[in-house]
Amino acid sequence: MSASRPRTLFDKIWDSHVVERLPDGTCILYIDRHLVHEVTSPQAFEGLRMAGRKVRRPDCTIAVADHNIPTIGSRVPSDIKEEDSRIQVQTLEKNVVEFGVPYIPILDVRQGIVHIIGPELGLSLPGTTIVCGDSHTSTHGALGALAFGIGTSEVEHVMATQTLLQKPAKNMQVDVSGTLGAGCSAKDIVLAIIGKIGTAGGNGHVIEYTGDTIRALDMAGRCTISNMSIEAGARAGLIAPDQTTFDFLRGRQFAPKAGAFEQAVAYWKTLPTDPDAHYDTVVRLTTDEIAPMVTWGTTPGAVVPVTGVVPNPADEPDEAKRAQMNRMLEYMALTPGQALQDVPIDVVFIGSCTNGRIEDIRAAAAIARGRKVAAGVQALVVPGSGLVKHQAEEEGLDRILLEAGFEWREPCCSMCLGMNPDKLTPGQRCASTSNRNFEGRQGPNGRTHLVSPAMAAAAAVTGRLTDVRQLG
Ligand SMILES: CC(C)[C@H](C(=O)O)[C@@H](O)C(=O)O
Ligand code: SF4
Repeated sequence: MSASRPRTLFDKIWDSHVVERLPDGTCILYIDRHLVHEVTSPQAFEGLRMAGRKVRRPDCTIAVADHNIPTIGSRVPSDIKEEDSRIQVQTLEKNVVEFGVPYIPILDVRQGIVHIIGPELGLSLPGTTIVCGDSHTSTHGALGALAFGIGTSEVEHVMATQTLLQKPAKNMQVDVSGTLGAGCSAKDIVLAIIGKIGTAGGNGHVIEYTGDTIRALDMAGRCTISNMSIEAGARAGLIAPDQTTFDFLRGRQFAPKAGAFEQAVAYWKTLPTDPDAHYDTVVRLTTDEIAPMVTWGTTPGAVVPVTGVVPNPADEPDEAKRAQMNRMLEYMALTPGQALQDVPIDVVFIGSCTNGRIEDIRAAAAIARGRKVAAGVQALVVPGSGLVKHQAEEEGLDRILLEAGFEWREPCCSMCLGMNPDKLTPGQRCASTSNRNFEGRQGPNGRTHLVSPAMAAAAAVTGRLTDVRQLG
Protein backbone atom coordinates (compact mmCIF):
# COMPACT_ATOMS: atom_id res chain seq x y z
CA MET A 1 0.00 0.00 0.00
CA SER A 2 1.52 3.33 -1.08
CA ALA A 3 2.23 5.74 1.74
CA SER A 4 1.46 8.69 -0.52
CA ARG A 5 -2.19 7.73 -1.11
CA PRO A 6 -4.36 10.10 0.96
CA ARG A 7 -5.51 8.12 3.96
CA THR A 8 -8.15 8.45 6.62
CA LEU A 9 -7.41 8.36 10.32
CA PHE A 10 -8.75 4.80 10.30
CA ASP A 11 -6.51 3.77 7.38
CA LYS A 12 -3.44 5.15 9.17
CA ILE A 13 -4.04 3.34 12.44
CA TRP A 14 -4.96 0.15 10.61
CA ASP A 15 -1.89 0.21 8.31
CA SER A 16 0.48 0.81 11.20
CA HIS A 17 -0.86 -2.22 13.09
CA VAL A 18 -1.02 -4.86 10.35
CA VAL A 19 1.27 -7.75 11.25
CA GLU A 20 0.19 -9.82 8.27
CA ARG A 21 -2.38 -9.49 5.50
CA LEU A 22 -3.98 -12.79 4.44
CA PRO A 23 -5.02 -13.43 0.81
CA ASP A 24 -8.73 -12.84 1.56
CA GLY A 25 -7.92 -9.38 2.99
CA THR A 26 -8.25 -10.43 6.62
CA CYS A 27 -5.44 -8.92 8.67
CA ILE A 28 -3.62 -9.90 11.79
CA LEU A 29 -3.58 -6.68 13.76
CA TYR A 30 -1.24 -5.86 16.59
CA ILE A 31 -3.13 -4.80 19.72
CA ASP A 32 -1.63 -2.12 21.94
CA ARG A 33 -4.00 -2.28 24.86
CA HIS A 34 -6.34 -4.96 26.17
CA LEU A 35 -8.94 -3.90 28.72
CA VAL A 36 -10.53 -6.76 30.64
CA HIS A 37 -13.69 -6.96 32.76
CA GLU A 38 -15.36 -9.70 34.74
CA VAL A 39 -18.17 -10.59 32.34
CA THR A 40 -16.33 -11.66 29.18
CA SER A 41 -13.02 -12.88 30.60
CA PRO A 42 -13.71 -16.06 32.65
CA GLN A 43 -13.82 -18.48 29.67
CA ALA A 44 -10.86 -16.74 28.07
CA PHE A 45 -8.68 -17.27 31.13
CA GLU A 46 -10.01 -20.80 31.39
CA GLY A 47 -9.02 -21.43 27.77
CA LEU A 48 -5.47 -20.26 28.46
CA ARG A 49 -5.32 -22.44 31.54
CA MET A 50 -6.47 -25.53 29.62
CA ALA A 51 -3.90 -24.89 26.88
CA GLY A 52 -1.15 -24.19 29.39
CA ARG A 53 -0.61 -20.70 27.96
CA LYS A 54 0.23 -17.40 29.61
CA VAL A 55 -1.01 -13.89 29.03
CA ARG A 56 1.63 -12.80 26.52
CA ARG A 57 1.74 -9.09 27.43
CA PRO A 58 0.39 -8.48 30.95
CA ASP A 59 1.99 -5.03 30.72
CA CYS A 60 -0.45 -4.16 27.89
CA THR A 61 -3.42 -5.63 29.73
CA ILE A 62 -5.42 -4.20 32.62
CA ALA A 63 -8.49 -5.53 34.38
CA VAL A 64 -11.31 -4.00 36.39
CA ALA A 65 -14.67 -5.26 37.67
CA ASP A 66 -17.58 -3.01 36.78
CA HIS A 67 -20.82 -4.68 35.64
CA ASN A 68 -21.69 -6.73 38.71
CA ILE A 69 -20.68 -4.45 41.56
CA PRO A 70 -23.38 -3.01 43.84
CA THR A 71 -23.49 0.79 44.07
CA ILE A 72 -24.63 0.79 47.68
CA GLY A 73 -23.64 -1.21 50.77
CA SER A 74 -20.64 -3.53 50.90
CA ARG A 75 -18.58 -3.78 47.73
CA VAL A 76 -16.47 -6.64 48.98
CA PRO A 77 -16.85 -9.43 46.36
CA SER A 78 -17.76 -12.16 48.88
CA ASP A 79 -20.69 -9.96 50.02
CA ILE A 80 -22.26 -9.77 46.54
CA LYS A 81 -25.61 -11.49 47.02
CA GLU A 82 -26.43 -12.64 43.50
CA GLU A 83 -24.47 -15.81 42.84
CA ASP A 84 -23.54 -15.33 39.16
CA SER A 85 -22.36 -11.80 39.89
CA ARG A 86 -20.32 -12.87 42.89
CA ILE A 87 -18.68 -15.71 40.96
CA GLN A 88 -17.76 -13.48 38.02
CA VAL A 89 -16.07 -10.92 40.24
CA GLN A 90 -14.31 -13.50 42.41
CA THR A 91 -13.16 -15.37 39.31
CA LEU A 92 -11.65 -12.20 37.85
CA GLU A 93 -9.82 -11.50 41.11
CA LYS A 94 -8.43 -15.04 41.12
CA ASN A 95 -7.46 -14.97 37.43
CA VAL A 96 -5.57 -11.67 37.56
CA VAL A 97 -3.38 -13.05 40.34
CA GLU A 98 -2.77 -16.37 38.56
CA PHE A 99 -1.96 -14.71 35.20
CA GLY A 100 -0.14 -11.66 36.56
CA VAL A 101 -2.55 -9.16 34.98
CA PRO A 102 -2.60 -5.66 36.50
CA TYR A 103 -5.92 -5.14 38.29
CA ILE A 104 -7.67 -2.10 39.73
CA PRO A 105 -9.28 -3.32 42.97
CA ILE A 106 -12.91 -2.46 43.66
CA LEU A 107 -12.04 -0.31 46.66
CA ASP A 108 -9.32 1.61 44.75
CA VAL A 109 -10.39 5.19 43.92
CA ARG A 110 -9.45 4.50 40.27
CA GLN A 111 -12.03 1.69 39.97
CA GLY A 112 -14.86 2.41 37.57
CA ILE A 113 -16.53 1.46 34.32
CA VAL A 114 -13.82 0.22 31.98
CA HIS A 115 -14.69 2.77 29.28
CA ILE A 116 -14.58 5.64 31.74
CA ILE A 117 -11.25 4.73 33.28
CA GLY A 118 -9.39 4.02 30.00
CA PRO A 119 -9.34 7.69 28.93
CA GLU A 120 -9.26 8.92 32.53
CA LEU A 121 -6.06 7.05 33.41
CA GLY A 122 -4.39 7.78 30.08
CA LEU A 123 -4.59 4.11 29.06
CA SER A 124 -6.37 5.06 25.82
CA LEU A 125 -4.01 6.92 23.50
CA PRO A 126 -4.30 8.33 19.95
CA GLY A 127 -3.11 6.09 17.14
CA THR A 128 -3.27 2.91 19.21
CA THR A 129 -5.40 -0.22 18.89
CA ILE A 130 -7.51 -1.00 21.93
CA VAL A 131 -9.77 -4.00 22.49
CA CYS A 132 -12.06 -5.16 25.25
CA GLY A 133 -14.66 -7.90 25.45
CA ASP A 134 -17.37 -5.27 25.47
CA SER A 135 -19.31 -3.60 22.69
CA HIS A 136 -18.88 -0.06 24.01
CA THR A 137 -15.12 -0.22 23.54
CA SER A 138 -15.90 2.18 20.69
CA THR A 139 -15.82 4.88 23.40
CA HIS A 140 -12.01 5.07 23.30
CA GLY A 141 -12.15 6.13 19.64
CA ALA A 142 -12.92 9.60 20.99
CA LEU A 143 -9.18 9.96 21.59
CA GLY A 144 -8.28 8.86 18.08
CA ALA A 145 -7.67 5.21 19.01
CA LEU A 146 -8.98 2.33 16.92
CA ALA A 147 -11.03 0.58 19.59
CA PHE A 148 -13.10 -2.55 18.98
CA GLY A 149 -15.40 -4.63 21.11
CA ILE A 150 -14.49 -8.32 20.80
CA GLY A 151 -16.02 -11.67 21.79
CA THR A 152 -14.78 -13.99 24.52
CA SER A 153 -12.86 -16.29 22.14
CA GLU A 154 -11.11 -13.22 20.75
CA VAL A 155 -10.34 -12.09 24.30
CA GLU A 156 -8.47 -15.37 24.72
CA HIS A 157 -6.73 -14.90 21.36
CA VAL A 158 -5.53 -11.41 22.30
CA MET A 159 -4.40 -12.60 25.71
CA ALA A 160 -2.36 -15.38 24.11
CA THR A 161 -0.93 -13.52 21.11
CA GLN A 162 -1.47 -9.74 21.54
CA THR A 163 -2.99 -9.82 18.05
CA LEU A 164 -6.46 -10.02 16.57
CA LEU A 165 -7.80 -11.24 13.22
CA GLN A 166 -9.93 -8.54 11.61
CA LYS A 167 -11.42 -7.88 8.20
CA PRO A 168 -10.86 -4.28 7.07
CA ALA A 169 -13.83 -2.00 7.68
CA LYS A 170 -15.24 0.61 5.35
CA ASN A 171 -14.71 4.29 6.12
CA MET A 172 -17.73 6.39 7.01
CA GLN A 173 -17.66 10.11 7.70
CA VAL A 174 -20.33 11.66 9.87
CA ASP A 175 -19.88 15.41 9.70
CA VAL A 176 -21.71 17.69 12.11
CA SER A 177 -21.60 21.45 11.64
CA GLY A 178 -23.02 24.46 13.44
CA THR A 179 -23.38 25.71 17.00
CA LEU A 180 -25.36 23.49 19.35
CA GLY A 181 -28.63 25.01 20.50
CA ALA A 182 -29.64 25.69 24.11
CA GLY A 183 -30.15 22.57 26.20
CA CYS A 184 -28.34 20.33 23.67
CA SER A 185 -25.32 18.15 24.40
CA ALA A 186 -23.21 15.42 22.83
CA LYS A 187 -25.89 12.88 23.75
CA ASP A 188 -28.42 14.77 21.66
CA ILE A 189 -25.97 14.86 18.75
CA VAL A 190 -25.44 11.12 18.77
CA LEU A 191 -29.12 10.32 19.27
CA ALA A 192 -29.91 12.60 16.31
CA ILE A 193 -27.24 10.82 14.22
CA ILE A 194 -28.67 7.38 15.04
CA GLY A 195 -32.19 8.68 14.40
CA LYS A 196 -31.03 9.78 10.95
CA ILE A 197 -28.91 6.82 9.80
CA GLY A 198 -30.66 4.08 11.80
CA THR A 199 -29.26 1.33 14.00
CA ALA A 200 -27.82 -0.44 10.95
CA GLY A 201 -26.61 2.76 9.28
CA GLY A 202 -22.99 2.16 10.22
CA ASN A 203 -22.87 -1.58 9.45
CA GLY A 204 -19.46 -2.70 8.23
CA HIS A 205 -17.98 0.76 8.77
CA VAL A 206 -15.79 2.60 11.19
CA ILE A 207 -17.35 6.02 11.67
CA GLU A 208 -15.13 9.08 11.84
CA TYR A 209 -16.93 12.07 13.35
CA THR A 210 -15.82 15.37 11.84
CA GLY A 211 -16.98 18.97 11.64
CA ASP A 212 -16.87 22.07 13.79
CA THR A 213 -19.58 20.85 16.19
CA ILE A 214 -17.48 17.79 17.05
CA ARG A 215 -14.27 19.85 17.27
CA ALA A 216 -15.94 22.17 19.80
CA LEU A 217 -16.77 19.27 22.15
CA ASP A 218 -14.70 18.47 25.23
CA MET A 219 -13.37 14.93 25.68
CA ALA A 220 -16.41 13.87 27.70
CA GLY A 221 -18.74 14.83 24.87
CA ARG A 222 -16.53 13.14 22.31
CA CYS A 223 -16.56 9.96 24.42
CA THR A 224 -20.38 10.06 24.60
CA ILE A 225 -20.58 10.18 20.80
CA SER A 226 -17.96 7.55 20.07
CA ASN A 227 -19.50 5.31 22.76
CA MET A 228 -22.79 5.07 20.86
CA SER A 229 -21.19 4.33 17.46
CA ILE A 230 -22.00 0.71 18.16
CA GLU A 231 -25.71 1.60 18.48
CA ALA A 232 -25.50 2.88 14.89
CA GLY A 233 -24.20 -0.55 13.86
CA ALA A 234 -20.60 0.62 13.32
CA ARG A 235 -17.55 -1.44 14.23
CA ALA A 236 -15.92 1.54 15.92
CA GLY A 237 -16.03 5.32 16.16
CA LEU A 238 -13.16 7.74 15.75
CA ILE A 239 -12.48 11.41 16.40
CA ALA A 240 -9.17 12.85 15.20
CA PRO A 241 -6.89 13.90 18.04
CA ASP A 242 -6.31 17.63 18.44
CA GLN A 243 -5.22 20.10 21.12
CA THR A 244 -8.28 19.20 23.23
CA THR A 245 -7.10 15.56 23.21
CA PHE A 246 -3.48 16.43 24.02
CA ASP A 247 -4.46 18.77 26.87
CA PHE A 248 -6.76 16.09 28.27
CA LEU A 249 -4.05 13.41 28.25
CA ARG A 250 -1.12 15.42 29.60
CA GLY A 251 -0.18 14.24 33.10
CA ARG A 252 -2.54 11.23 33.24
CA GLN A 253 -1.16 8.17 35.02
CA PHE A 254 -0.43 5.94 32.02
CA ALA A 255 0.13 8.68 29.40
CA PRO A 256 3.72 9.22 28.22
CA LYS A 257 5.69 11.54 30.49
CA ALA A 258 7.90 14.61 29.90
CA GLY A 259 9.85 14.45 26.60
CA ALA A 260 8.09 11.24 25.59
CA PHE A 261 4.78 13.10 25.74
CA GLU A 262 6.00 15.79 23.32
CA GLN A 263 7.31 13.08 20.98
CA ALA A 264 3.97 11.33 21.16
CA VAL A 265 2.13 14.59 20.37
CA ALA A 266 4.33 15.08 17.31
CA TYR A 267 3.23 11.63 16.11
CA TRP A 268 -0.40 12.13 17.07
CA LYS A 269 -0.46 15.28 14.92
CA THR A 270 0.25 13.12 11.84
CA LEU A 271 -2.88 11.01 12.41
CA PRO A 272 -5.78 13.19 11.18
CA THR A 273 -7.32 12.21 7.86
CA ASP A 274 -5.44 13.60 4.85
CA PRO A 275 -7.21 16.11 2.60
CA ASP A 276 -8.88 14.21 -0.28
CA ALA A 277 -8.86 10.87 1.54
CA HIS A 278 -11.74 8.64 0.49
CA TYR A 279 -14.72 7.80 2.68
CA ASP A 280 -16.99 5.03 1.41
CA THR A 281 -20.03 6.69 2.96
CA VAL A 282 -20.60 10.31 3.97
CA VAL A 283 -23.42 11.65 6.15
CA ARG A 284 -23.85 15.31 7.00
CA LEU A 285 -25.89 16.88 9.77
CA THR A 286 -26.28 20.46 10.90
CA THR A 287 -27.17 21.52 14.42
CA ASP A 288 -30.56 22.66 13.06
CA GLU A 289 -31.44 18.94 13.08
CA ILE A 290 -30.48 18.56 16.75
CA ALA A 291 -32.75 19.36 19.70
CA PRO A 292 -32.90 17.80 23.18
CA MET A 293 -33.76 14.25 22.10
CA VAL A 294 -35.66 11.39 23.72
CA THR A 295 -36.23 7.81 22.55
CA TRP A 296 -39.80 6.54 22.43
CA GLY A 297 -39.12 2.90 21.37
CA THR A 298 -36.85 0.00 22.18
CA THR A 299 -34.01 0.79 19.82
CA PRO A 300 -31.80 3.87 20.10
CA GLY A 301 -32.87 4.89 16.60
CA ALA A 302 -36.50 5.29 17.70
CA VAL A 303 -35.87 8.86 18.75
CA VAL A 304 -37.52 12.27 18.36
CA PRO A 305 -37.00 15.78 19.73
CA VAL A 306 -38.59 16.06 23.17
CA THR A 307 -41.08 18.56 21.75
CA GLY A 308 -42.30 15.86 19.36
CA VAL A 309 -44.97 13.19 19.54
CA VAL A 310 -44.93 9.41 19.47
CA PRO A 311 -44.95 8.48 15.77
CA ASN A 312 -47.87 6.66 14.21
CA PRO A 313 -47.14 3.19 12.78
CA ALA A 314 -49.96 3.76 10.27
CA ASP A 315 -47.70 6.32 8.56
CA GLU A 316 -44.98 3.70 8.00
CA PRO A 317 -45.29 2.13 4.52
CA ASP A 318 -42.94 -0.81 5.23
CA GLU A 319 -44.87 -3.68 6.79
CA ALA A 320 -42.02 -5.14 8.82
CA LYS A 321 -41.10 -1.72 10.20
CA ARG A 322 -44.75 -1.02 10.98
CA ALA A 323 -45.01 -4.27 12.93
CA GLN A 324 -41.84 -3.43 14.84
CA MET A 325 -43.20 0.03 15.71
CA ASN A 326 -46.43 -1.50 16.98
CA ARG A 327 -44.52 -3.93 19.13
CA MET A 328 -42.35 -1.12 20.51
CA LEU A 329 -45.37 1.04 21.35
CA GLU A 330 -47.03 -1.84 23.11
CA TYR A 331 -43.93 -2.62 25.17
CA MET A 332 -43.41 1.06 26.00
CA ALA A 333 -47.14 1.58 26.74
CA LEU A 334 -47.30 4.65 24.51
CA THR A 335 -49.91 5.70 21.95
CA PRO A 336 -49.39 7.26 18.52
CA GLY A 337 -49.57 11.05 18.59
CA GLN A 338 -48.97 11.25 22.34
CA ALA A 339 -46.74 14.20 23.31
CA LEU A 340 -43.49 12.92 24.79
CA GLN A 341 -43.54 15.69 27.36
CA ASP A 342 -46.73 14.31 28.87
CA VAL A 343 -45.14 10.97 29.71
CA PRO A 344 -44.70 10.46 33.49
CA ILE A 345 -41.60 8.64 34.71
CA ASP A 346 -40.83 6.57 37.82
CA VAL A 347 -37.06 6.37 37.82
CA VAL A 348 -34.14 8.50 36.63
CA PHE A 349 -30.71 7.01 36.02
CA ILE A 350 -27.72 9.30 35.50
CA GLY A 351 -24.53 7.36 34.85
CA SER A 352 -23.03 4.65 32.55
CA CYS A 353 -20.06 4.71 30.19
CA THR A 354 -22.09 7.03 27.94
CA ASN A 355 -22.77 9.75 30.50
CA GLY A 356 -21.00 8.98 33.79
CA ARG A 357 -18.24 11.60 33.55
CA ILE A 358 -17.72 14.68 35.68
CA GLU A 359 -19.10 16.96 32.94
CA ASP A 360 -22.30 14.88 32.90
CA ILE A 361 -22.71 15.14 36.65
CA ARG A 362 -22.11 18.89 36.48
CA ALA A 363 -24.85 19.16 33.83
CA ALA A 364 -27.27 17.21 36.02
CA ALA A 365 -26.37 19.21 39.15
CA ALA A 366 -26.90 22.50 37.29
CA ILE A 367 -30.54 21.51 36.72
CA ALA A 368 -30.97 19.95 40.19
CA ARG A 369 -29.60 22.97 42.07
CA GLY A 370 -32.36 24.53 44.20
CA ARG A 371 -34.99 22.09 42.91
CA LYS A 372 -36.49 18.88 44.31
CA VAL A 373 -36.96 15.45 42.80
CA ALA A 374 -40.68 15.03 42.11
CA ALA A 375 -42.71 12.99 44.61
CA GLY A 376 -42.69 9.27 43.82
CA VAL A 377 -39.62 9.45 41.57
CA GLN A 378 -36.42 7.59 42.41
CA ALA A 379 -33.37 9.34 40.94
CA LEU A 380 -29.95 7.70 40.94
CA VAL A 381 -26.67 9.41 40.16
CA VAL A 382 -23.87 6.90 39.66
CA PRO A 383 -20.43 8.33 38.86
CA GLY A 384 -18.55 6.37 36.20
CA SER A 385 -15.45 5.96 38.36
CA GLY A 386 -14.10 6.61 41.81
CA LEU A 387 -12.11 9.53 40.44
CA VAL A 388 -15.25 11.08 38.95
CA LYS A 389 -17.00 10.61 42.29
CA HIS A 390 -14.11 12.20 44.15
CA GLN A 391 -13.98 15.17 41.77
CA ALA A 392 -17.74 15.69 42.05
CA GLU A 393 -17.51 15.68 45.83
CA GLU A 394 -14.65 18.20 45.72
CA GLU A 395 -16.93 20.46 43.69
CA GLY A 396 -19.87 19.94 46.07
CA LEU A 397 -22.03 18.39 43.36
CA ASP A 398 -22.99 15.48 45.63
CA ARG A 399 -24.46 17.92 48.15
CA ILE A 400 -26.48 19.75 45.48
CA LEU A 401 -27.86 16.45 44.22
CA LEU A 402 -28.53 14.98 47.67
CA GLU A 403 -30.30 18.16 48.77
CA ALA A 404 -32.51 17.91 45.71
CA GLY A 405 -33.39 14.31 46.65
CA PHE A 406 -31.16 12.38 44.23
CA GLU A 407 -29.30 9.30 45.49
CA TRP A 408 -25.49 9.48 45.27
CA ARG A 409 -23.98 6.07 44.61
CA GLU A 410 -20.66 4.26 44.22
CA PRO A 411 -19.28 3.73 40.68
CA CYS A 412 -20.39 0.78 38.51
CA CYS A 413 -22.47 0.07 35.40
CA SER A 414 -25.47 0.19 37.75
CA MET A 415 -28.87 0.52 36.09
CA CYS A 416 -27.43 0.64 32.58
CA LEU A 417 -28.14 -3.07 32.50
CA GLY A 418 -29.68 -5.49 34.97
CA MET A 419 -26.53 -7.32 36.11
CA ASN A 420 -26.43 -5.85 39.60
CA PRO A 421 -29.00 -4.85 42.23
CA ASP A 422 -29.92 -1.56 40.47
CA LYS A 423 -32.86 -2.64 38.33
CA LEU A 424 -36.25 -1.37 37.23
CA THR A 425 -39.21 -3.35 38.48
CA PRO A 426 -41.67 -4.59 35.83
CA GLY A 427 -43.59 -1.72 34.23
CA GLN A 428 -41.42 1.04 35.64
CA ARG A 429 -40.50 3.84 33.25
CA CYS A 430 -37.03 5.38 33.39
CA ALA A 431 -35.37 8.46 31.91
CA SER A 432 -31.85 7.16 31.50
CA THR A 433 -28.53 8.57 30.32
CA SER A 434 -27.34 5.12 29.24
CA ASN A 435 -27.08 3.87 25.65
CA ARG A 436 -29.53 1.00 25.20
CA ASN A 437 -33.29 0.95 25.56
CA PHE A 438 -33.78 -2.68 24.56
CA GLU A 439 -36.63 -4.69 26.10
CA GLY A 440 -35.69 -5.66 29.64
CA ARG A 441 -32.34 -3.91 29.49
CA GLN A 442 -32.73 -2.13 32.83
CA GLY A 443 -34.75 -4.94 34.39
CA PRO A 444 -37.49 -7.31 33.19
CA ASN A 445 -40.33 -5.33 31.55
CA GLY A 446 -38.70 -2.02 32.46
CA ARG A 447 -39.21 0.86 30.01
CA THR A 448 -36.28 3.05 29.07
CA HIS A 449 -36.19 6.51 27.51
CA LEU A 450 -32.65 7.51 26.51
CA VAL A 451 -31.82 11.15 27.19
CA SER A 452 -28.93 13.47 28.07
CA PRO A 453 -27.88 14.11 31.70
CA ALA A 454 -29.57 17.55 31.74
CA MET A 455 -32.76 16.05 30.32
CA ALA A 456 -32.65 13.23 32.88
CA ALA A 457 -32.30 15.73 35.72
CA ALA A 458 -35.17 17.77 34.27
CA ALA A 459 -37.35 14.64 34.21
CA ALA A 460 -36.42 13.92 37.82
CA VAL A 461 -37.60 17.30 39.08
CA THR A 462 -40.83 17.42 37.06
CA GLY A 463 -41.71 13.72 37.22
CA ARG A 464 -42.23 13.49 33.46
CA LEU A 465 -40.22 13.72 30.26
CA THR A 466 -39.43 17.42 30.04
CA ASP A 467 -37.83 19.86 27.63
CA VAL A 468 -34.84 20.99 29.70
CA ARG A 469 -34.97 24.39 27.97
CA GLN A 470 -38.14 25.17 29.93
CA LEU A 471 -36.21 24.95 33.20
CA GLY A 472 -33.72 27.58 32.04
C1 LIG B 1 -21.72 -7.36 29.44
C2 LIG B 1 -21.08 -6.84 28.19
C3 LIG B 1 -20.52 -7.96 27.42
C4 LIG B 1 -22.03 -5.94 27.41
C5 LIG B 1 -21.43 -5.40 26.11
O1 LIG B 1 -20.72 -6.05 25.37
O2 LIG B 1 -21.66 -4.28 25.78
C6 LIG B 1 -22.47 -4.78 28.27
O3 LIG B 1 -21.43 -3.96 28.65
C7 LIG B 1 -23.53 -4.00 27.57
O4 LIG B 1 -23.46 -2.77 27.56
O5 LIG B 1 -24.47 -4.61 27.05
S1 SF4 C 1 -22.12 1.15 31.53
FE1 SF4 C 1 -23.58 -0.01 30.34
S2 SF4 C 1 -22.92 0.10 28.24
FE2 SF4 C 1 -21.22 0.70 29.52
S3 SF4 C 1 -20.04 -1.16 29.81
FE3 SF4 C 1 -21.45 -0.98 31.53
S4 SF4 C 1 -23.25 -2.14 30.91
FE4 SF4 C 1 -22.06 -1.80 29.05
